[in-house]
Amino acid sequence: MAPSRIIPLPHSHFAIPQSSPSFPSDDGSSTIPTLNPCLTLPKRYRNVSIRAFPQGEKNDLKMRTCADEFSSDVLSNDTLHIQRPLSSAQFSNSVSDGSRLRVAYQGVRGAYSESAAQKAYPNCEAVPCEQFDAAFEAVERWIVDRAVLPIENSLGGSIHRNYDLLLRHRLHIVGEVKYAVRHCLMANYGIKLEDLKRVLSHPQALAQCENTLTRLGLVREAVDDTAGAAKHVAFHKLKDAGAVASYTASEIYGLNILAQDIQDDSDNVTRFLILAREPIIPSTDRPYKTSIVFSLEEGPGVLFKALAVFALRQINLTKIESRPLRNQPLRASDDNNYGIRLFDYLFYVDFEASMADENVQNALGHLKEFATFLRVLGSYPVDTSTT
Ligand SMILES: O=C(O)C(=O)C[C@]1(C(=O)O)C=C[C@@H](O)C=C1
Repeated sequence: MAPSRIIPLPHSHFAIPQSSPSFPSDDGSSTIPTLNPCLTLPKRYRNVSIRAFPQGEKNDLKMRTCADEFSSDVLSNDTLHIQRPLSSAQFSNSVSDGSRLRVAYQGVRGAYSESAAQKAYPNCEAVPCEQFDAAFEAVERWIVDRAVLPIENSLGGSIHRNYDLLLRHRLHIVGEVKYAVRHCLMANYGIKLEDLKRVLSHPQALAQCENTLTRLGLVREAVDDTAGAAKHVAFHKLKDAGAVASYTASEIYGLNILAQDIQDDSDNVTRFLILAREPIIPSTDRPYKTSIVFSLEEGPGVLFKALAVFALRQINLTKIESRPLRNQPLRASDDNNYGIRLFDYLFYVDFEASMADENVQNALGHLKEFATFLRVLGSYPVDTSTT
């Protein structure tokens, strides 16, 4: 019997507002009659605030709720463009420069995530979100078309929060972007290196500059994003604190660069995932990567067996990450009487092959025979650029 095909099917889970149907047109550029995001955002969502403006003024959606230090973070509510299910051709920058896309990222203007969004879609409208959850939700609620979120860094490792959110939401990975992260230490003009006692930044950025910051003896203070740290230092005219952020952030918030390229390794690369409501249709005409998540029964050699389904077919794994299964993190072991409680895990695996490859279909069919849960998160073109 021919093995059944496993494809990352489009799901029917979208929160399409009843009042705002989409109207696909013949040229494929389906649009929505002016969708007012204020109507579609769930009020329960704590990171997204909604503003109603007096009549005659625009209704503005504000994804960020932190202090309105710089009004440039407020979004305009233009007509949103809704895309048909993506094809890999649409993802290619040579075909589409993303000029019609609204792309959510976490942080404020000048965050590395904004640059990654612009690398993925050079002419997109980058939409700042306060937290990762807000970016996921903005895609699900049709407020934006894509989200570009960090998943791992070559120095700091995995961004676990986004692994967990991938499973909690029903979005699809449609691409990846590798971005070279070059950190600067910055402070207000007139402040010297020896005046600094503390440094603010995203925890990943602080970790990536561990050696320099230790050498300088600075106390680390973690904030939501690197550009947010720069903004805070500038807005409060801090004299004893600097920020670790991008060169772009120093320009936006008017800070002076005290040291450049302070990351522990000059090859500091963050990999971002591009998320969409629909999967792309995978092909085999270029290098692809596929991301899956699965769980397994407890038992000797079960993980070995799971990984063997790829090894047997010469499929190269590029990443494996385990995360606790949050709903049922602990389970009593069946085969001993010592009252031992085991942790249950989800395994996230990336491999270098496309879902369009029969070999991959066979491997996943094989894995399904003993995995207790399996989901394909996406099959997407590899970012082969040299950052
Ligand atoms: O704070 C930012 O500027 C971000 O875009 C976030 C982030 C991350 O989450 O890893 C992205 C890239 C760098 O690795 C440091 C921070």
